[in-house]
Amino acid sequence: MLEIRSLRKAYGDTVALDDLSLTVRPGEVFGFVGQNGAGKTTTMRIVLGVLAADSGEVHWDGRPMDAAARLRTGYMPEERGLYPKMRVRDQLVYLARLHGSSAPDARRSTDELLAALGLEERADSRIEALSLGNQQRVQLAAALVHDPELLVLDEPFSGLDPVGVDALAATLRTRVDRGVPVLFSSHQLDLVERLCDSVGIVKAGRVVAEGSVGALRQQGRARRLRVRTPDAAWAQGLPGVLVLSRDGDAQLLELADDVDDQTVLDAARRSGPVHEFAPVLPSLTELFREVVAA
Ligand SMILES: Nc1ncnc2c1ncn2[C@@H]1O[C@H](COP(=O)(O)OP(=O)(O)OP(=O)(O)O)[C@@H](O)[C@H]1O
Repeated sequence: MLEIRSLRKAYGDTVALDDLSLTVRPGEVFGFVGQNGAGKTTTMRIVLGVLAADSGEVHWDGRPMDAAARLRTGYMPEERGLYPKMRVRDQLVYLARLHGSSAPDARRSTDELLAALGLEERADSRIEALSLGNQQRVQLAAALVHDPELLVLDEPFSGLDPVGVDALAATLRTRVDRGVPVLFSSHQLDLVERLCDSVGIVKAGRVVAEGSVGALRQQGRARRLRVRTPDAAWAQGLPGVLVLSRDGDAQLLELADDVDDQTVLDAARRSGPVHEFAPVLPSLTELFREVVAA
């Protein structure tokens, strides 16, 4: 289990982290989201010891994270870091060895990852000759090649096409199923919603919302209703009710804060039969906007 407790970090007058805490459990994929400059990269760098916190602690398996634990962590840094002139397979074997893998393990793991990430044909290419998306795949392979116990990935999906996203997600899933916790940052909230067990929304260096995507959506303001009635005219001009869209006999309505949904139901029923009347939970993107704007 990765526990990040009360991290604080300032760069001169800029407070990057302001009492940031979060926990990633075994076999959990934790999506770390927040606006540009919210503090995600700073947190990850502190976890990996690239940067020192002003105060606070990072614990792995109940003990302060040390150099040995960091060697068993897979890290994909924001600034990426491959040797452009080196060939893909040589690079991965080298990095695995650097993290303590035996030569046979390094070669086996490299070949497995090249196959899983669709890179077999590029195994003997120099990194600099690869497309950005393929460099990104190699970067992920580099984070995984020493069979780490923990994964910390800074925007691993940026720049990947949908096939690349699926390959990466499936490869991560094999590690998660073995109990590896994954902390990753992303601005692609649809992906975060699809892939993560838990999400932490960070704002100005603090986690302001945390939980499973389902639980967070339940907590959000469900002020939208999907209503199906044969006659749609009843919703027009209803005080505090905005018709967002209409599709056949279905309407998507948004209610002002002070409008009781039962009043809306009464109005719908007065128009005739009501075939559907359901709250629509906010998406993670809507929730993000709500939380970040608050
Ligand atoms: N080396 C640095 N020197 C000065 N300020 C920095 C430095 N690195 C980060 N900051 C500041 O710290 C804050 C947090 O930055 P950080 O890179 O952690 O955010 P982020 O959430 O990863 O953003 P993004 O989504 O844009 O990658 C920002 O205000 C940023 O400008």
